[in-house]
Parts: sequence; structure tokens; C-alpha cells
Amino acid sequence: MSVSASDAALISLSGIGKSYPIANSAAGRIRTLYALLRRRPFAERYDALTDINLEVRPGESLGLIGVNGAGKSTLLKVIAGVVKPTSGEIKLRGRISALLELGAGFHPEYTGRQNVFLATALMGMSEQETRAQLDGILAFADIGEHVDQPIKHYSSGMIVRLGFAVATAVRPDILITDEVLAVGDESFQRKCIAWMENYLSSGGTLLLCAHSMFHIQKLCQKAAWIHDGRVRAYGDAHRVTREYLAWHDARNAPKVQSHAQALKSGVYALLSMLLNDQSGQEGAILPMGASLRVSGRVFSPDDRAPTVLVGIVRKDGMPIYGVSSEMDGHVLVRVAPNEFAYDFEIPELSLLPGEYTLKGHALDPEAYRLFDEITADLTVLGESREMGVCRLPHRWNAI
Ligand SMILES: Nc1ncnc2c1ncn2[C@@H]1O[C@H](COP(=O)(O)OP(=O)(O)OP(=O)(O)O)[C@@H](O)[C@H]1O
Repeated sequence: MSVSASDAALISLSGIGKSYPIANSAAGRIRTLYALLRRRPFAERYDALTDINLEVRPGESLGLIGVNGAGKSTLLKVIAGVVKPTSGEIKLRGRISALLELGAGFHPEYTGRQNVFLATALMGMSEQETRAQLDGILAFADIGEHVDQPIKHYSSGMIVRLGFAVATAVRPDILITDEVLAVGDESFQRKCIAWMENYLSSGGTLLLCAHSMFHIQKLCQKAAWIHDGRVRAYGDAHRVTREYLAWHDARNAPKVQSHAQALKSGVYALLSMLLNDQSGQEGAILPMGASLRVSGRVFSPDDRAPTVLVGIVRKDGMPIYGVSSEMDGHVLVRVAPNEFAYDFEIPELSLLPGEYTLKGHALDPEAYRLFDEITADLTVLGESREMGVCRLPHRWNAI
């Protein structure tokens, strides 16, 4: 199938790599300088980017996500032409406007107003065109009388406001933004998001680096998860942000204890935990809104009915919900000597899509002491841009 010109990628990266020299000692610095002068590879280097292959087509919006130091900003700088890659090939089409490091492209000694003329001229706009748009630019930036002061005295937020305002006037083919939304205040964020939505709906192409998954999901169709300088996942923005959040949560999760010890020492202990009648060991994968049944047997050393507590936590350990048979006044049924059955059901699981951990605990009948814990992975599938961890019943009323 032939690809028409309008379908051809605006940004095409193949095998992009970027290394920085590591020079911690005087000798290392001399070796680095020697390698630079001789155009040889550095003896000791840090690979900020390795083998990046990405394409961005007209009208697409791609979000870059990843932990601090993953390589996102370096990648944006390579695309914007601010940083030269060490290896690979980069092809670009169209007018690019990049809002990278604070103030990049601005002259610190010039006033905000002078910088507007400078930046728009660099983007190919004539002085007359800029004059015609000046009121709109200054209204968007909304920095009052600061506009006639040198920008070296600006706050980081004010510089971003001015930079974004210039981009709105230039209306580039590709807009590259690095954490712009994190710098401005809330009303400015809203204004930028509304502008970006409008820009995208009129065919603009966006590359957005953000730590806010909300912004990525709202503005981007696709996302690339950058990890250790490589693309770890790429595709639908909802899927990639979910994968990233699950990984992030799991990384920060505290270690869970096993219940084997409790079983050995003859205290109240869960003998089994089934999720929807399947072994809890495999965990459960459910669509949002499905029913979840947690059932099994619990050991009672003194043959009194134990308490069972079921809880759901986020992967980082944040509790979401927990309830015990004792709280609900439910008494477990004895099914054998020293053995009781529990059968707990959530008819409609209102957790938002994501990765969770389900916990089952055995307690004494009075629910004074927690003896045992079994954990299972719980994955909730679906697509949603709602925020938080669960859907609360709600409605929008007509006025
Ligand atoms: N000029 C430089 N010289 C040496 N190392 C650099 C340079 N610029 C970036 N790095 C290193 O490259 C790695 C990637 O940095 P980068 O700023 O791209 O990460 P990031 O994903 O944007 O992080 P953050 O979310 O914190 O902005 C980091 O380890 C950083 O220290």
C-alpha cells in the first residue's frame, strides 16, 4: 500500500542514541576532551537514549511518560534539534515549535515583548504578522506589566506563559512541550489544555511530556513509556499509562508477609482463598463492574468462629476498602472440626481500571488480632478517564 504525502510521518526516528561522557576525575576529563577532539567514542559514557524508533504522523498526539531521568527530555531535545544524537537518523517535516527548558529560545536581557518578536521571527513570522497578533499573545500570557521587563527577572511560570502564548500565535505543525502544564497555575493549565484540544481537533500534531497521567490520557491518543533511555511500551495512551502506573505502584509496594507461619503455629489462619471460584494464586482479571467473590476455608484452633477480613489495596499499599465478617455481624459456618467457610461477594466492583492487590486476613472471633494474610493480584480491565481508584455513584442534573 502506498503512503500518501499527508500520511507520511512528520517525525521519524530510527535507531536514535544519545550518550554523554562521564568524567568524574581530572584524567577522565582529559580522556573525554581527547575523544571529543578526535571525534572518537567516549571511553566512559552514559547512554541517555538507546535505539529509539518512533514515528509521529500528522494529527497524532503522542505522550512521553517515564520516571525522572528516563530520557524523555533528552528525546524531546533531540527532536527539537537542541541536542545532536550520537547515533541514528531523524527525519522531520513541518514547522516545529518546542517549549522545552524554561526560557529556551528567549533572550534573558530582552523584555517579554521583545522576546515575543524575537521568537516569532525565529519561527518565520514577519514583524507585521506578529504586531497583528500581539494583543492575543499578551492576553494569553497574561503577565501584566512584566511584559516590559527583562525576562531574566521572570519566574519560571511567567516564562512558560510567554512561551506558550508565542506557540499559540505561531500555530506550528508540530508542538513539542516538556512539562509545560506542571509549571503554570491552574487557570493557565486550563487555558493551555483548551488550546491544545482545539489545536488537535484542527489537525495539529502534539508531542507532550508530562508526569500527569491525567493530562496524557486527556490529550494524547498514543503514549511511549521511556525507561532507561529505551522505549519500554508504546501504543494506545490508556493502555500504556495503565501499564506504567501498575509498574510504578508495584515498585513502591511494601513486601507482603506469607501466611505459612500462621498455619504452622496453629493460630487462626486462612486455609484457602478462591477468587470467583478459581485459585487465588493466579489472581483475578475482571472487567470493571463485574462481580467478585472471595471464598474459602479458615482454620480455628479453638473451634470458635473466626473473623475474616477482606481488603483491597492499590499496588503501592494504599488501602481502598476493607470490611470484616465481624463488622457486618456475619458468623462463619462451621464445615468441619476446627474449620469454617467464608463466602464474600462484591456484586458490582466499582474499581477503576488498573492493578490492585486483594488481601484476605484471618482474625480471632472478637476481631482483636490479625493473624494471617493471603494476597492475590486483582486486575480491573476497561477504559475510563475518571480519576481516583473507584467510581462513586453519581449523576449530572439538568438545571
Ligand atoms: N547534558 C548532559 N550531560 C550529561 N548527562 C545528561 C545531560 N542531559 C541529560 N543527562 C542525563 O540523561 C538522563 C536522562 O535525562 P532526561 O532529562 O532526558 O530525563 P527525563 O526523563 O526528562 O527526566 P525528568 O522527568 O526528571 O525530566 C539523566 O540521567 C540525565 O542525568
